[in-house]
Amino acid sequence: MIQCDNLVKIYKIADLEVVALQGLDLQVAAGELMAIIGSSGSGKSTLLNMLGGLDRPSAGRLLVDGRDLLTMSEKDLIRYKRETVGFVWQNNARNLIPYLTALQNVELPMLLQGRRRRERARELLEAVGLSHRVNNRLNQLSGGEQQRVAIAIALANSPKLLLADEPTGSVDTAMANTILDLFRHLSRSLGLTVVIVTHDPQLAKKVDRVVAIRDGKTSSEMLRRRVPEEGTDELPVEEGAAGEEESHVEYAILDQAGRVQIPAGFLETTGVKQSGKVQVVMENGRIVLLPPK
Ligand SMILES: Nc1ncnc2c1ncn2[C@@H]1O[C@H](COP(=O)(O)OP(=O)(O)OP(=O)(O)O)[C@@H](O)[C@H]1O
Repeated sequence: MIQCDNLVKIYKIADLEVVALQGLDLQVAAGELMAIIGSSGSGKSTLLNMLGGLDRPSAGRLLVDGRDLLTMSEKDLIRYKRETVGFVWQNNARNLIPYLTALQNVELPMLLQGRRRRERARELLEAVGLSHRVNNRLNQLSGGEQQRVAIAIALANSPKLLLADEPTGSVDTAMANTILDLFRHLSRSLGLTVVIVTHDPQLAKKVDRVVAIRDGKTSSEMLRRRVPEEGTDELPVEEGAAGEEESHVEYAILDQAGRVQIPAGFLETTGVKQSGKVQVVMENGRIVLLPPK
């Protein structure tokens, strides 16, 4: 669904250049539910903006659903944003109208596009588990329920790709779990590809794959050890920090030039950081890194 090769984004402000993405590689399969984590300024939102067609990459390759976002015409880009992607932001609920009902809030964007779709709005609210709340005004709904209304709106154009930037940033843990379960359900039932940007490593561990970004490049990847059984939306591991810790295996990313980013903590403890070099040797079929002699 998503293929990023050597993606670069440079922002220019007056004479200053900020390299927000420095040759990022990422592949996401159709129907995958994955999270992107990274510290502040690592390039997460920049990547999401590129994927959503809100901004153009400076160089590299970016294909989404077979379409090239670097070379696409303005007209096609508008159509791409309208038809292929849906967005959920942290404070999406702020864009909703408090004195309208949940149903009216979902209907409104469709009406603005010249479509009158009450039944579709009902279906969407049902899909996000809010059929019992359709006629409640927005200000009668909890923060998490409001966020679910926002997710229903994001699904109105039947997108293939749902992009969520800190979607659980302003709700409590229980509601964050509910929203994540909803994403999982939507990805399984509709075959929707979901990319979630988050600061929260605990939240990230609840998805099948977590990609970490450091300095505008993918640095490591965590994969769930076991996939949930077919037909269930249940997680294979018990809730709780220890179980979640064991549920993922971490991989460093090997880029096309053969470079690997070694986790910062490893470098500190082995004392190789000061020397600035390592010896790379093969030992019994393993690649071993050693401090210089
Ligand atoms: N429109 C812009 N103009 C100039 N620089 C920008 C712009 N957007 C982002 N940047 C810079 O690009 C880098 C990456 O920013 P980005 O917002 O993608 O990081 P992030 O990982 O999403 O951070 P956060 O978690 O704080 O949202 C930062 O150095 C940021 O200052």
